[in-house]
Amino acid sequence: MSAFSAIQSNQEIFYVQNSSDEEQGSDSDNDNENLIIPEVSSAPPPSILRSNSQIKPPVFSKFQARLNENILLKGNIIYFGLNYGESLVLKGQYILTIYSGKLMINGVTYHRGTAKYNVYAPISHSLPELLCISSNENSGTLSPEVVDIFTEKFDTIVKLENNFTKLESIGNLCPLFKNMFHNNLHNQFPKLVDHDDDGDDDLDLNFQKYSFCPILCPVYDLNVMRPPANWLQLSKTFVSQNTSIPKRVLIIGYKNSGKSSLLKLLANSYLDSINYVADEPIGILDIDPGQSEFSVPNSVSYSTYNFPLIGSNLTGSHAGGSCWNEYFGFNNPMENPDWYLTLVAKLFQERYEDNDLVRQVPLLVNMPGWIKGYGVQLIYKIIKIIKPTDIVYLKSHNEMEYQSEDADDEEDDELLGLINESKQDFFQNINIIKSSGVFFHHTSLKYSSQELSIFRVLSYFHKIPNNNISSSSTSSRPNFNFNPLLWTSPLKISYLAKSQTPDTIISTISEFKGICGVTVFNDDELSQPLNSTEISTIFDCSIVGIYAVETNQYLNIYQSSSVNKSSVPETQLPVFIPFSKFQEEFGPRSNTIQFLGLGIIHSINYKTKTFNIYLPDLESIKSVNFSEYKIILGRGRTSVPIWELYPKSEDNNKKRSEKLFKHEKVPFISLNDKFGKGGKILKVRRNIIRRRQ
Ligand SMILES: Nc1ncnc2c1ncn2[C@@H]1O[C@H](COP(=O)(O)OP(=O)(O)OP(=O)(O)O)[C@@H](O)[C@H]1O
Repeated sequence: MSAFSAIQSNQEIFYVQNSSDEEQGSDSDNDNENLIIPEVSSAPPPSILRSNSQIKPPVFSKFQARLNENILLKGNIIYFGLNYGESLVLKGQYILTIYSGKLMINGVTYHRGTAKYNVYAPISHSLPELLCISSNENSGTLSPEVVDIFTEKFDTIVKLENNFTKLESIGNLCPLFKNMFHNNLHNQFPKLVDHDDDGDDDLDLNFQKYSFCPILCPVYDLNVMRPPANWLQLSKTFVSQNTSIPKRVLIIGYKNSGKSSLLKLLANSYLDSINYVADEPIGILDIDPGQSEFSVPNSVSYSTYNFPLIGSNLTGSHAGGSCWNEYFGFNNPMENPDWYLTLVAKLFQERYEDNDLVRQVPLLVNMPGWIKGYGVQLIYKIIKIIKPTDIVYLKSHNEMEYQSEDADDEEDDELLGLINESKQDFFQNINIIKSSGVFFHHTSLKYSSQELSIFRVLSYFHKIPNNNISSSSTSSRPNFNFNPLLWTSPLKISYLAKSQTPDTIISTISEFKGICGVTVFNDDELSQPLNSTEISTIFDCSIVGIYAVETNQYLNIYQSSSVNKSSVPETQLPVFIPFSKFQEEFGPRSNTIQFLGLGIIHSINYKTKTFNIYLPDLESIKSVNFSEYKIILGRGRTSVPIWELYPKSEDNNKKRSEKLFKHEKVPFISLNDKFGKGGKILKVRRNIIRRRQ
């Protein structure tokens, strides 16, 4: 039974502690033990288990590799000649061009042409399969180099180019991910040997100098992407329906039920159906703050895409449009449902609904995987905000059960009952589609959701800003640098101290370009005002959201009594803005606040009144008009991965790390006499007071 009383459309939402749905929404890796059978077009996806006892089929390319016959090497490029029914499953990063013929990738057909697709295929997710589906389209002109060397005729020729983004070296910083992308440091390479007629080994190809690698022999611990047949049917319906109102599709389902994968299939099918027109993108509203493929960590986002998303979008690496984020600060809406809904509404209305042009773009919405108990009430509220035309419910349990009309699943009843109720309450004609989801037993996924969150944080802070992202048909290529942040000095940014009186502040504020205040999300259990030790405990070594707020609004807050309380004698402290005040001022539909990105606070220097801070996106902060906007920082619960704080010393970097530790220049960590393995003797000073603890 739900922990919540039935909700009225105008009722405030509240969350009941320790209710049964807590587990569902939380990031715990305690996934359901039931294993689900998805519907598939041909063979079942090898990765999806029917029962605990069933052995998973292996993953491999349906391709008999023969060097210089159907594989051609040209420097950084490998050409593969495929015949009808053959397929390539590759891991790593590559730039794909279809040289001749056509391919089906994750349920969408791609034709030969000059388009270059950046594919990111980490082993954390099911690998895309490049399937040759043409048998007679090879009539195009081939370049002489290919004609000369490929003596045989192939239905499809694909060109794969290296794409070393440095993501492959993330293992240098965090060993957890050392095999996530194909790399020449940690991977073992399949050897491909070309035999002469006399049996001598002539050439061998071990993929060491490539950023990708085909899976040529059966592998049991990887997964391959195979959209179920009803997803393909759904995507056909999605692109074929010519309605006057653009579609707004909400995708609902449990964690790991395939929501993002289905969303990408629908997006790619749509873009394919309109032939990738640059000014006709598709809109993606990703409102899952925990497991987002499209947003900044612990944020919700609206982005537009006009180029296909093949493989993972773990790092927001696919481009071809724009992206706006709102930082929520937690991985689950349950932490502050009202604030979460405020951010969703703000994002949706400002970026989509209020813009006459954008509103004509079809919208796909990736929902949080919290669909039990209170999560259902939240869905009801989101339906009210977004007014979807369609809701796809990815059911991840017994597939046969939900195909029957009288499925007596209580949870379904609760969810679908409320969705139906919302149709009447909001006078909305919503098409509800039940579809099969996938379900992976957590042991068959390479990384837990917590580990993937760590990956997202690291890749966010180590991405080299690309200020020239184009929206052309070629997606932009991100670049990363996984040296520990601690190896470079943080920026020193002044802050406005509490010593300013409301009168003096008005005269000085317009000139001030530093940080004008800090807030802690969900701070209601912090004793206020805070002293310097408490401020350091909360902010040292923490990830913060950076906001630009309108100067007038800032002054309103500053002058309010709650901010100005200065019973603590430490007047050198930064201005502290209670979160209730922050929410009140920057609540629904407030366009007086803008989220600029995330930063990591290294430390606070109270003498010089400065924050030492790492800012990956300095440009967006520099572009602020400081006479009209002031900067404030918000602390949620996105945490700095331990590997950032205690960088691993390896090879030539060893000396550098040792020196750092020797001189006790490592902040945040209390060290015992010796360094130990496994970080046991490290004590990280990272303890924000948790709500309800
Ligand atoms: N049709 C499919 N065939 C094989 N693997 C799939 C399929 N759909 C999804 N997967 C894999 O299942 C896992 C979960 O998929 P996905 O991330 O799309 O689910 P989700 O519901 O969006 O998850 P979350 O709630 O955590 O965001 C991923 O590893 C993905 O690659």
